[in-house]
Amino acid sequence: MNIAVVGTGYVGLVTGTCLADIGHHVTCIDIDEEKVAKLKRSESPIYEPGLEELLERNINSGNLTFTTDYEQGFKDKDVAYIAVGTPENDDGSANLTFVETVAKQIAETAQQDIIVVTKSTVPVGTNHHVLEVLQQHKQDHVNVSVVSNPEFLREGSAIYDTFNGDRIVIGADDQHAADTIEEINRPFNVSVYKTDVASAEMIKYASNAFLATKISFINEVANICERVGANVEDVAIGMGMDDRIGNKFLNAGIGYGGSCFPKDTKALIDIAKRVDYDFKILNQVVDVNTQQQRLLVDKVKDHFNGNLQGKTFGVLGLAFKPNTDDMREAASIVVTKELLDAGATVKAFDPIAMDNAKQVLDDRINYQNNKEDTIQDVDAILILTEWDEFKYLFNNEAFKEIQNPVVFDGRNIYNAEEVSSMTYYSVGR
Ligand SMILES: NC(=O)C1=CN([C@@H]2O[C@H](COP(=O)(O)OP(=O)(O)OC[C@H]3O[C@@H](n4cnc5c(N)ncnc54)[C@H](O)[C@@H]3O)[C@@H](O)[C@H]2O)C=CC1
Ligand SMILES: O=C(O)[C@H]1O[C@H](OP(=O)(O)OP(=O)(O)OC[C@H]2O[C@@H](n3ccc(=O)[nH]c3=O)[C@H](O)[C@@H]2O)[C@H](O)[C@@H](O)[C@@H]1O
Repeated sequence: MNIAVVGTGYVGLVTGTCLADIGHHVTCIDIDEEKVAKLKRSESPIYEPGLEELLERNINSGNLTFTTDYEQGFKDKDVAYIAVGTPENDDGSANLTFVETVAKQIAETAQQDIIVVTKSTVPVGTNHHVLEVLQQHKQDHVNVSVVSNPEFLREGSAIYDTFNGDRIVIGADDQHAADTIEEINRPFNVSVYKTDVASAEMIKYASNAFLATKISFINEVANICERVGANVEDVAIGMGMDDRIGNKFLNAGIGYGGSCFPKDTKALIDIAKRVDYDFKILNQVVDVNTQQQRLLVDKVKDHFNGNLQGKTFGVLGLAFKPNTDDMREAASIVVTKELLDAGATVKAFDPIAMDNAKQVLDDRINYQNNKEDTIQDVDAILILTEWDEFKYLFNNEAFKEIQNPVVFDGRNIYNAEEVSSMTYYSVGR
Protein backbone atom coordinates (compact mmCIF):
# COMPACT_ATOMS: atom_id res chain seq x y z
CA MET A 1 0.00 0.00 0.00
CA ASN A 2 1.15 3.57 -0.70
CA ILE A 3 0.97 5.57 2.50
CA ALA A 4 1.67 9.17 3.54
CA VAL A 5 2.28 9.99 7.21
CA VAL A 6 1.96 13.65 8.18
CA GLY A 7 4.03 14.67 11.21
CA THR A 8 7.34 13.03 12.07
CA GLY A 9 7.20 13.35 15.85
CA TYR A 10 7.31 10.46 18.31
CA VAL A 11 4.16 8.92 16.82
CA GLY A 12 4.37 9.78 13.12
CA LEU A 13 8.00 8.81 12.73
CA VAL A 14 7.63 5.48 14.52
CA THR A 15 4.37 4.69 12.69
CA GLY A 16 5.82 5.58 9.29
CA THR A 17 9.01 3.62 9.87
CA CYS A 18 7.23 0.53 11.17
CA LEU A 19 4.69 0.59 8.31
CA ALA A 20 7.64 0.73 5.89
CA ASP A 21 9.27 -2.15 7.74
CA ILE A 22 6.25 -4.41 7.17
CA GLY A 23 6.45 -3.70 3.45
CA HIS A 24 4.44 -0.58 2.68
CA HIS A 25 5.71 2.34 0.60
CA VAL A 26 5.71 5.24 3.01
CA THR A 27 6.41 8.94 2.60
CA CYS A 28 6.61 10.96 5.81
CA ILE A 29 5.83 14.67 5.54
CA ASP A 30 6.81 17.35 8.04
CA ILE A 31 6.92 21.14 7.88
CA ASP A 32 10.11 21.17 9.94
CA GLU A 33 12.86 21.34 7.31
CA GLU A 34 15.64 20.63 9.78
CA LYS A 35 13.94 17.42 10.94
CA VAL A 36 13.34 16.23 7.38
CA ALA A 37 16.94 16.97 6.38
CA LYS A 38 18.17 14.86 9.30
CA LEU A 39 15.77 12.04 8.49
CA LYS A 40 16.93 11.94 4.90
CA ARG A 41 20.40 11.22 6.30
CA SER A 42 18.90 8.33 8.39
CA GLU A 43 19.41 10.38 11.56
CA SER A 44 16.58 10.32 14.06
CA PRO A 45 15.61 13.74 15.48
CA ILE A 46 14.32 11.97 18.61
CA TYR A 47 15.85 9.40 20.93
CA GLU A 48 13.91 6.16 20.62
CA PRO A 49 15.66 2.80 21.13
CA GLY A 50 16.07 0.89 17.85
CA LEU A 51 14.61 3.63 15.68
CA GLU A 52 17.75 4.74 13.86
CA GLU A 53 18.56 1.19 12.77
CA LEU A 54 15.01 0.71 11.44
CA LEU A 55 15.14 4.07 9.68
CA GLU A 56 18.34 3.22 7.90
CA ARG A 57 17.10 -0.20 6.83
CA ASN A 58 13.88 1.13 5.32
CA ILE A 59 15.41 4.20 3.71
CA ASN A 60 17.99 1.94 2.06
CA SER A 61 15.31 -0.50 0.87
CA GLY A 62 13.46 2.41 -0.76
CA ASN A 63 10.30 1.84 1.32
CA LEU A 64 10.69 5.02 3.35
CA THR A 65 11.13 8.59 2.12
CA PHE A 66 10.82 12.01 3.72
CA THR A 67 9.71 15.34 2.35
CA THR A 68 8.44 18.79 3.27
CA ASP A 69 6.54 18.97 -0.01
CA TYR A 70 2.88 18.01 0.25
CA GLU A 71 2.42 17.45 -3.47
CA GLN A 72 5.31 15.02 -3.57
CA GLY A 73 4.16 13.44 -0.31
CA PHE A 74 0.61 12.70 -1.45
CA LYS A 75 1.36 11.65 -4.99
CA ASP A 76 -0.35 8.29 -5.66
CA LYS A 77 -1.06 7.64 -1.98
CA ASP A 78 -4.03 5.46 -0.98
CA VAL A 79 -3.91 6.38 2.69
CA ALA A 80 -2.78 9.43 4.68
CA TYR A 81 -2.10 9.23 8.42
CA ILE A 82 -2.44 12.41 10.48
CA ALA A 83 0.11 12.29 13.33
CA VAL A 84 0.59 15.94 14.27
CA GLY A 85 0.43 17.31 17.80
CA THR A 86 -2.78 18.08 19.71
CA PRO A 87 -1.33 20.15 22.56
CA GLU A 88 -3.20 21.59 25.49
CA ASN A 89 -4.98 24.95 25.19
CA ASP A 90 -4.94 27.31 28.17
CA ASP A 91 -8.38 26.04 29.24
CA GLY A 92 -7.25 22.37 29.13
CA SER A 93 -9.03 21.57 25.86
CA ALA A 94 -7.14 19.94 22.98
CA ASN A 95 -5.75 22.31 20.36
CA LEU A 96 -6.91 20.95 17.01
CA THR A 97 -5.36 23.64 14.80
CA PHE A 98 -2.60 21.36 13.48
CA VAL A 99 -5.02 18.53 12.68
CA GLU A 100 -7.38 20.92 10.84
CA THR A 101 -4.52 22.45 8.87
CA VAL A 102 -3.31 19.02 7.79
CA ALA A 103 -6.84 17.90 6.79
CA LYS A 104 -7.13 20.98 4.58
CA GLN A 105 -3.68 20.39 3.10
CA ILE A 106 -4.51 16.76 2.30
CA ALA A 107 -7.80 17.77 0.63
CA GLU A 108 -6.16 20.47 -1.44
CA THR A 109 -3.33 18.20 -2.57
CA ALA A 110 -4.78 14.71 -3.09
CA GLN A 111 -5.53 13.95 -6.74
CA GLN A 112 -6.84 10.43 -6.10
CA ASP A 113 -9.25 8.72 -3.67
CA ILE A 114 -7.77 8.74 -0.20
CA ILE A 115 -8.48 7.30 3.24
CA VAL A 116 -7.45 9.71 5.98
CA VAL A 117 -6.46 8.03 9.25
CA THR A 118 -6.32 10.08 12.44
CA LYS A 119 -3.53 8.81 14.70
CA SER A 120 -3.32 12.01 16.72
CA THR A 121 -5.26 11.91 19.98
CA VAL A 122 -8.41 13.92 19.29
CA PRO A 123 -11.67 14.59 21.16
CA VAL A 124 -14.91 12.92 20.19
CA GLY A 125 -16.34 14.58 17.10
CA THR A 126 -12.98 15.56 15.60
CA ASN A 127 -12.95 12.85 12.94
CA HIS A 128 -16.36 13.97 11.75
CA HIS A 129 -15.04 17.51 11.59
CA VAL A 130 -11.97 16.29 9.67
CA LEU A 131 -14.32 14.65 7.16
CA GLU A 132 -16.22 17.93 6.75
CA VAL A 133 -12.99 19.83 6.14
CA LEU A 134 -11.85 17.22 3.60
CA GLN A 135 -15.17 17.32 1.76
CA GLN A 136 -15.18 21.10 1.68
CA HIS A 137 -11.68 21.43 0.20
CA LYS A 138 -11.17 18.29 -1.93
CA GLN A 139 -11.17 18.06 -5.71
CA ASP A 140 -14.55 17.03 -7.16
CA HIS A 141 -13.30 13.72 -8.60
CA VAL A 142 -11.66 12.58 -5.33
CA ASN A 143 -13.49 10.41 -2.76
CA VAL A 144 -12.41 10.72 0.85
CA SER A 145 -13.15 8.72 3.99
CA VAL A 146 -11.92 9.01 7.55
CA VAL A 147 -10.78 6.40 10.07
CA SER A 148 -9.97 6.93 13.73
CA ASN A 149 -6.94 4.81 14.63
CA PRO A 150 -5.64 6.07 18.00
CA GLU A 151 -2.09 5.25 19.02
CA PHE A 152 -1.15 3.46 22.25
CA LEU A 153 2.66 3.31 22.01
CA ARG A 154 4.84 4.46 24.89
CA GLU A 155 7.91 6.58 24.37
CA GLY A 156 11.10 4.64 25.04
CA SER A 157 9.55 1.38 23.82
CA ALA A 158 7.65 2.73 20.82
CA ILE A 159 8.93 0.23 18.27
CA TYR A 160 8.42 -2.74 20.55
CA ASP A 161 4.90 -1.49 21.30
CA THR A 162 4.06 -1.10 17.61
CA PHE A 163 5.01 -4.70 16.87
CA ASN A 164 3.65 -6.10 20.14
CA GLY A 165 0.69 -3.87 21.01
CA ASP A 166 -2.27 -5.10 23.04
CA ARG A 167 -4.71 -3.91 20.37
CA ILE A 168 -5.19 -1.82 17.29
CA VAL A 169 -8.40 0.22 17.50
CA ILE A 170 -10.11 1.08 14.23
CA GLY A 171 -13.09 3.41 14.37
CA ALA A 172 -14.94 3.97 11.11
CA ASP A 173 -18.39 4.42 9.67
CA ASP A 174 -17.13 3.29 6.25
CA GLN A 175 -16.65 -0.50 6.25
CA HIS A 176 -14.32 -0.53 3.23
CA ALA A 177 -12.04 2.07 4.85
CA ALA A 178 -11.98 0.09 8.13
CA ASP A 179 -11.12 -3.13 6.26
CA THR A 180 -8.32 -1.39 4.36
CA ILE A 181 -6.71 -0.12 7.56
CA GLU A 182 -7.05 -3.57 9.13
CA GLU A 183 -5.34 -5.08 6.09
CA ILE A 184 -2.50 -2.54 6.26
CA ASN A 185 -1.84 -3.51 9.88
CA ARG A 186 -2.20 -7.28 9.42
CA PRO A 187 1.57 -8.04 9.36
CA PHE A 188 1.91 -6.57 12.88
CA ASN A 189 -0.19 -9.53 14.04
CA VAL A 190 -1.83 -7.47 16.78
CA SER A 191 -5.51 -7.92 17.78
CA VAL A 192 -7.81 -5.49 16.01
CA TYR A 193 -10.87 -3.99 17.63
CA LYS A 194 -13.28 -2.31 15.22
CA THR A 195 -15.84 0.14 16.45
CA ASP A 196 -17.63 3.36 15.56
CA VAL A 197 -15.65 6.58 15.29
CA ALA A 198 -16.82 8.22 18.53
CA SER A 199 -16.06 5.10 20.58
CA ALA A 200 -12.56 4.83 19.09
CA GLU A 201 -11.87 8.47 19.98
CA MET A 202 -13.15 7.85 23.48
CA ILE A 203 -11.14 4.61 23.96
CA LYS A 204 -7.93 6.60 23.63
CA TYR A 205 -8.80 9.23 26.24
CA ALA A 206 -10.41 6.74 28.61
CA SER A 207 -7.32 4.50 28.45
CA ASN A 208 -4.86 7.28 29.22
CA ALA A 209 -7.13 8.69 31.93
CA PHE A 210 -7.45 5.25 33.53
CA LEU A 211 -3.68 4.73 33.57
CA ALA A 212 -3.19 8.21 35.06
CA THR A 213 -5.83 7.34 37.67
CA LYS A 214 -3.95 4.18 38.59
CA ILE A 215 -0.79 6.25 39.14
CA SER A 216 -2.48 8.94 41.22
CA PHE A 217 -4.27 6.24 43.20
CA ILE A 218 -1.07 4.40 44.13
CA ASN A 219 0.60 7.73 44.89
CA GLU A 220 -2.12 8.58 47.40
CA VAL A 221 -1.80 5.09 48.86
CA ALA A 222 1.96 5.74 49.11
CA ASN A 223 1.38 8.99 50.97
CA ILE A 224 -0.83 7.14 53.46
CA CYS A 225 1.71 4.27 53.73
CA GLU A 226 4.34 6.77 54.87
CA ARG A 227 2.06 7.93 57.64
CA VAL A 228 0.97 4.47 58.86
CA GLY A 229 4.31 2.68 58.54
CA ALA A 230 3.43 0.49 55.54
CA ASN A 231 5.56 -0.06 52.45
CA VAL A 232 3.82 0.93 49.19
CA GLU A 233 5.96 -1.44 47.15
CA ASP A 234 4.75 -4.43 49.15
CA VAL A 235 1.23 -3.06 49.04
CA ALA A 236 1.39 -2.72 45.23
CA ILE A 237 2.75 -6.26 44.84
CA GLY A 238 0.03 -7.64 47.07
CA MET A 239 -2.65 -5.69 45.22
CA GLY A 240 -1.29 -6.60 41.80
CA MET A 241 -1.49 -10.33 42.49
CA ASP A 242 -5.23 -9.92 42.01
CA ASP A 243 -5.74 -10.27 38.25
CA ARG A 244 -8.63 -7.86 38.39
CA ILE A 245 -6.24 -5.14 39.57
CA GLY A 246 -3.12 -6.17 37.64
CA ASN A 247 0.47 -5.50 38.66
CA LYS A 248 1.33 -2.82 36.09
CA PHE A 249 1.29 0.94 36.57
CA LEU A 250 1.40 0.72 40.35
CA ASN A 251 4.82 2.32 40.81
CA ALA A 252 4.54 5.16 43.28
CA GLY A 253 6.75 8.18 42.77
CA ILE A 254 6.75 11.86 41.97
CA GLY A 255 3.85 11.66 39.55
CA TYR A 256 3.26 11.21 35.87
CA GLY A 257 4.64 13.55 33.22
CA GLY A 258 5.12 13.36 29.48
CA SER A 259 3.36 14.69 26.45
CA CYS A 260 0.15 12.76 26.97
CA PHE A 261 -1.19 11.91 30.44
CA PRO A 262 -1.13 15.54 31.63
CA LYS A 263 -2.80 16.93 28.50
CA ASP A 264 -5.17 14.01 27.83
CA THR A 265 -6.57 13.94 31.37
CA LYS A 266 -7.35 17.65 31.10
CA ALA A 267 -8.79 17.24 27.60
CA LEU A 268 -11.15 14.50 28.84
CA ILE A 269 -12.27 16.73 31.70
CA ASP A 270 -12.99 19.36 29.03
CA ILE A 271 -14.83 16.86 26.78
CA ALA A 272 -17.04 15.98 29.76
CA LYS A 273 -17.60 19.64 30.67
CA ARG A 274 -18.85 20.36 27.17
CA VAL A 275 -21.66 17.87 27.70
CA ASP A 276 -22.40 19.27 31.18
CA TYR A 277 -20.68 16.44 32.99
CA ASP A 278 -18.27 16.98 35.86
CA PHE A 279 -15.64 14.19 35.70
CA LYS A 280 -15.01 14.30 39.45
CA ILE A 281 -12.49 11.47 39.76
CA LEU A 282 -10.35 12.76 36.93
CA ASN A 283 -10.20 16.27 38.40
CA GLN A 284 -8.76 14.73 41.56
CA VAL A 285 -6.30 12.59 39.57
CA VAL A 286 -4.88 15.78 38.06
CA ASP A 287 -4.74 17.60 41.42
CA VAL A 288 -3.04 14.65 43.11
CA ASN A 289 -0.42 14.58 40.37
CA THR A 290 0.32 18.29 40.76
CA GLN A 291 0.79 17.73 44.48
CA GLN A 292 2.92 14.62 43.89
CA GLN A 293 5.37 16.42 41.59
CA ARG A 294 6.17 18.73 44.55
CA LEU A 295 6.49 15.92 47.09
CA LEU A 296 10.26 15.54 46.92
CA VAL A 297 10.81 19.28 47.38
CA ASP A 298 8.66 19.16 50.53
CA LYS A 299 10.80 16.30 51.82
CA VAL A 300 13.99 18.22 51.01
CA LYS A 301 12.67 21.29 52.82
CA ASP A 302 11.69 19.23 55.86
CA HIS A 303 15.15 17.65 55.99
CA PHE A 304 16.89 21.05 55.84
CA ASN A 305 14.47 22.67 58.32
CA GLY A 306 12.85 24.81 55.64
CA ASN A 307 16.04 26.63 54.63
CA LEU A 308 17.60 25.76 51.25
CA GLN A 309 19.51 29.05 50.94
CA GLY A 310 23.13 28.29 50.02
CA LYS A 311 22.53 24.55 49.68
CA THR A 312 23.63 22.63 46.58
CA PHE A 313 21.69 19.73 45.08
CA GLY A 314 22.73 17.14 42.51
CA VAL A 315 19.77 16.20 40.34
CA LEU A 316 19.99 12.87 38.48
CA GLY A 317 17.50 12.41 35.65
CA LEU A 318 15.56 15.14 33.85
CA ALA A 319 13.47 13.35 31.18
CA PHE A 320 9.85 12.55 32.14
CA LYS A 321 10.78 8.86 32.20
CA PRO A 322 13.79 6.71 31.23
CA ASN A 323 14.75 5.79 27.65
CA THR A 324 13.46 9.01 26.15
CA ASP A 325 14.80 12.52 25.54
CA ASP A 326 11.30 13.98 25.99
CA MET A 327 11.08 16.74 28.59
CA ARG A 328 7.40 17.55 28.16
CA GLU A 329 5.72 17.97 31.58
CA ALA A 330 8.67 16.26 33.31
CA ALA A 331 8.64 16.41 37.12
CA SER A 332 12.17 17.85 36.87
CA ILE A 333 10.67 21.13 35.61
CA VAL A 334 8.75 21.60 38.87
CA VAL A 335 11.41 20.21 41.20
CA THR A 336 14.39 22.19 39.86
CA LYS A 337 12.43 25.46 39.75
CA GLU A 338 11.25 25.04 43.36
CA LEU A 339 14.80 24.35 44.55
CA LEU A 340 16.23 27.33 42.68
CA ASP A 341 13.46 29.65 43.86
CA ALA A 342 14.22 28.60 47.43
CA GLY A 343 17.80 29.89 46.98
CA ALA A 344 19.56 26.58 46.27
CA THR A 345 22.16 25.80 43.62
CA VAL A 346 21.17 22.97 41.29
CA LYS A 347 23.59 20.71 39.41
CA ALA A 348 21.88 18.39 36.95
CA PHE A 349 22.53 15.53 34.58
CA ASP A 350 20.49 13.31 32.28
CA PRO A 351 22.05 10.60 30.08
CA ILE A 352 20.00 11.54 27.00
CA ALA A 353 17.69 14.51 27.55
CA MET A 354 20.32 17.23 28.23
CA ASP A 355 19.80 19.14 24.97
CA ASN A 356 16.03 19.23 25.36
CA ALA A 357 16.36 20.00 29.07
CA LYS A 358 18.43 23.10 28.31
CA GLN A 359 15.57 24.39 26.12
CA VAL A 360 12.96 23.87 28.82
CA LEU A 361 14.55 24.23 32.25
CA ASP A 362 15.62 27.30 34.18
CA ASP A 363 18.82 29.00 32.97
CA ARG A 364 20.20 28.98 36.51
CA ILE A 365 20.82 25.20 36.39
CA ASN A 366 24.42 24.11 36.38
CA TYR A 367 24.54 21.22 33.86
CA GLN A 368 27.08 18.42 34.35
CA ASN A 369 28.56 15.91 31.92
CA ASN A 370 28.08 12.81 34.04
CA LYS A 371 26.59 11.47 37.26
CA GLU A 372 29.93 11.49 39.08
CA ASP A 373 30.38 15.27 38.71
CA THR A 374 26.72 15.83 39.55
CA ILE A 375 26.96 14.18 42.97
CA GLN A 376 30.26 15.82 43.97
CA ASP A 377 30.18 18.55 46.65
CA VAL A 378 26.42 18.55 47.09
CA ASP A 379 24.26 18.67 50.21
CA ALA A 380 21.91 16.06 48.79
CA ILE A 381 21.26 13.98 45.68
CA LEU A 382 17.80 13.89 44.06
CA ILE A 383 16.81 11.06 41.70
CA LEU A 384 14.00 12.19 39.40
CA THR A 385 14.19 9.64 36.54
CA GLU A 386 14.91 5.93 36.98
CA TRP A 387 17.59 5.58 34.29
CA ASP A 388 19.42 2.25 34.64
CA GLU A 389 22.75 3.97 35.18
CA PHE A 390 21.47 5.51 38.43
CA LYS A 391 20.36 2.18 39.86
CA TYR A 392 23.80 1.16 41.16
CA LEU A 393 25.01 4.55 42.24
CA PHE A 394 25.94 3.28 45.72
CA ASN A 395 28.60 1.04 44.09
CA ASN A 396 30.15 4.01 42.32
CA GLU A 397 33.57 5.20 43.59
CA ALA A 398 32.47 8.85 43.46
CA PHE A 399 29.47 8.00 45.61
CA LYS A 400 31.54 5.99 48.10
CA GLU A 401 33.70 9.06 48.73
CA ILE A 402 30.76 11.15 49.89
CA GLN A 403 30.63 11.60 53.67
CA ASN A 404 27.11 10.95 55.03
CA PRO A 405 25.26 10.98 51.71
CA VAL A 406 21.68 12.23 51.67
CA VAL A 407 19.53 10.86 48.85
CA PHE A 408 15.96 11.80 47.87
CA ASP A 409 14.73 9.06 45.55
CA GLY A 410 11.64 10.18 43.62
CA ARG A 411 11.31 6.85 41.79
CA ASN A 412 11.94 4.29 44.55
CA ILE A 413 14.87 2.70 42.73
CA TYR A 414 16.75 1.41 45.81
CA ASN A 415 15.77 -1.20 48.34
CA ALA A 416 16.36 -1.10 52.09
CA GLU A 417 19.71 -2.99 52.07
CA GLU A 418 21.20 -0.77 49.39
CA VAL A 419 20.51 2.42 51.30
CA SER A 420 21.69 1.35 54.74
CA SER A 421 24.78 3.60 54.52
CA MET A 422 22.89 6.75 53.53
CA THR A 423 20.23 9.10 54.76
CA TYR A 424 17.54 8.06 52.34
CA TYR A 425 14.07 9.31 51.51
CA SER A 426 11.75 7.70 48.97
CA VAL A 427 8.01 7.69 48.25
CA GLY A 428 5.64 5.65 50.39
CA ARG A 429 8.24 3.45 52.10
N1 LIG B 1 4.21 10.96 22.08
C1 LIG B 1 3.56 9.85 22.33
O1 LIG B 1 4.09 8.94 22.95
C2 LIG B 1 2.16 9.63 21.85
C3 LIG B 1 1.44 10.66 21.25
N2 LIG B 1 0.15 10.46 20.83
C4 LIG B 1 -0.57 11.52 20.14
O2 LIG B 1 -0.03 11.63 18.82
C5 LIG B 1 -0.02 12.99 18.38
C6 LIG B 1 1.38 13.40 17.99
O3 LIG B 1 2.20 13.36 19.14
P1 LIG B 1 3.80 13.45 19.05
O4 LIG B 1 4.27 12.54 17.98
O5 LIG B 1 4.31 13.30 20.43
O6 LIG B 1 3.96 14.97 18.54
P2 LIG B 1 5.30 15.78 18.18
O7 LIG B 1 5.07 17.14 18.67
O8 LIG B 1 6.49 15.01 18.63
O9 LIG B 1 5.32 15.78 16.58
C7 LIG B 1 4.42 16.45 15.77
C8 LIG B 1 5.07 16.72 14.43
O10 LIG B 1 4.12 17.27 13.52
C9 LIG B 1 4.76 18.24 12.71
N3 LIG B 1 3.75 19.12 12.10
C10 LIG B 1 3.00 20.09 12.67
N4 LIG B 1 2.18 20.66 11.75
C11 LIG B 1 2.40 20.02 10.58
C12 LIG B 1 1.87 20.13 9.27
N5 LIG B 1 0.93 21.02 8.98
N6 LIG B 1 2.34 19.31 8.31
C13 LIG B 1 3.30 18.40 8.57
N7 LIG B 1 3.86 18.25 9.78
C14 LIG B 1 3.40 19.04 10.78
C15 LIG B 1 5.70 18.94 13.67
O11 LIG B 1 6.71 19.63 12.98
C16 LIG B 1 6.21 17.74 14.48
O12 LIG B 1 7.38 17.18 13.89
C17 LIG B 1 -0.62 13.78 19.54
O13 LIG B 1 -2.01 13.93 19.32
C18 LIG B 1 -0.39 12.90 20.74
O14 LIG B 1 -1.35 13.10 21.75
C19 LIG B 1 -0.47 9.25 20.97
C20 LIG B 1 0.19 8.19 21.54
C21 LIG B 1 1.56 8.29 22.00
O1 LIG C 1 -0.89 8.68 24.66
C1 LIG C 1 0.32 8.61 24.87
O2 LIG C 1 1.13 9.47 24.56
C2 LIG C 1 0.91 7.44 25.58
O3 LIG C 1 0.96 7.80 27.00
C3 LIG C 1 1.57 6.83 27.83
O4 LIG C 1 2.91 6.58 27.42
P1 LIG C 1 4.15 7.51 27.85
O5 LIG C 1 3.64 8.86 28.25
O6 LIG C 1 5.15 7.41 26.76
O7 LIG C 1 4.83 6.84 29.11
P2 LIG C 1 4.36 5.91 30.33
O8 LIG C 1 5.29 4.78 30.42
O9 LIG C 1 2.92 5.61 30.28
O10 LIG C 1 4.65 6.88 31.57
C4 LIG C 1 3.96 8.10 31.72
C5 LIG C 1 4.33 8.72 33.06
O11 LIG C 1 3.78 7.97 34.13
C6 LIG C 1 4.78 7.69 35.09
N1 LIG C 1 4.47 6.38 35.73
C7 LIG C 1 4.20 5.31 34.96
C8 LIG C 1 3.89 4.09 35.55
C9 LIG C 1 3.84 3.99 36.94
O12 LIG C 1 3.56 2.92 37.53
N2 LIG C 1 4.12 5.09 37.67
C10 LIG C 1 4.42 6.29 37.12
O13 LIG C 1 4.65 7.28 37.84
C11 LIG C 1 6.08 7.69 34.33
O14 LIG C 1 7.18 7.97 35.17
C12 LIG C 1 5.84 8.80 33.32
O15 LIG C 1 6.15 10.05 33.88
C13 LIG C 1 0.78 5.51 27.70
O16 LIG C 1 1.42 4.50 28.48
C14 LIG C 1 0.72 5.06 26.23
O17 LIG C 1 -0.10 3.89 26.13
C15 LIG C 1 0.10 6.19 25.41
O18 LIG C 1 0.06 5.84 24.03
